[in-house]
Amino acid sequence: MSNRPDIALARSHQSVLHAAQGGDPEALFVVAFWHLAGDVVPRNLEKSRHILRMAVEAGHAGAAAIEIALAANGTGAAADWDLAEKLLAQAGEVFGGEFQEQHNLLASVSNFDPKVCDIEILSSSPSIRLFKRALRPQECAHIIAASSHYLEPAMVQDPVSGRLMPHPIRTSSAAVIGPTRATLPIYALCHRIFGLIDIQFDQAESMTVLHYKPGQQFRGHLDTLPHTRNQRCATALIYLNAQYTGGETVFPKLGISIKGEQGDLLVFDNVQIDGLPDPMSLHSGDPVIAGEKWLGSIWIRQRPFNMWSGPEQA
Ligand SMILES: O=C(O)CCC(=O)C(=O)O
Ligand SMILES: [Fe+2]
Repeated sequence: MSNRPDIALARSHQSVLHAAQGGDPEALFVVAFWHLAGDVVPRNLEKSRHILRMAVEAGHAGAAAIEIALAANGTGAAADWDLAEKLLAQAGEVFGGEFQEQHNLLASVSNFDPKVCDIEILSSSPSIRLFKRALRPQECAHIIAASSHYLEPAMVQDPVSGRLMPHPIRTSSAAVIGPTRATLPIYALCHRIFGLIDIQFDQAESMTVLHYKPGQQFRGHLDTLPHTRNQRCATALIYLNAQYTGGETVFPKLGISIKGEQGDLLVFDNVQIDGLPDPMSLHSGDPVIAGEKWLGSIWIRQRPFNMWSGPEQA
């Protein structure tokens, strides 16, 4: 055995590839992920889908969850909602459990009339609108349950390097529900939200679920980025629960403070008519005093982008 870590790593990659060729479900899953991430092997989204299929057929439930998400968001093949639903139904039959629950939930998520949603206009410039009860309680509960095991300390983007780093401005935990993590009910809810606010699916960054414990907060900030070719022109916030005190979303320059009820959707503009950041959109998530606050947050770009190459390339 060599002591060199690069050689040891290459050998372990070889052994995973070998196991995948032998049909091992976990190895197939890992190799499919390499093709998605594009680090160990060059990125090949089509190939990833193909290997994921083999992993699912070999009995890998995690591969089934990712395959469903990729079918719905159009990774490695054109987005195909009917296929995603069919794959979810199949996974429910084979693996049961969460897939079965998601399949049942999806039926009720699809059965929602957006016209029942009252809209309160809180400000016209910048536009701030509150869509009352845009999501039902069980839909909010699903988003919390599906994201809670991905929670990590929330990061902010360093304005100079562009890298993500922890910062006292933002002390909550956050779970990014990226293209391999979204469940079909979550995507169906995103489609509902984007229909209500009239944007395209691929203008939106991945939903981030924020979790604030007592004392945690998101201090005053703008959601716009300092250097970008595709600005965050608007933000959508979904209040996933209401059993907490404090934690209001506050726009100090407008004298507006919002304590959303469960399922309420707040949508506001971050840019002026000329597309430049609107300083009046400054806002904070005030410290939670008691209980825990759960919030879904979606930053919306000016133009559609490819989720694998990122908004800056659009
Ligand atoms: O927690 C809040 O109410 C605000 C969250 C927020 O500003 C954001 O996600 O950009
Ligand atoms: Fe914000």
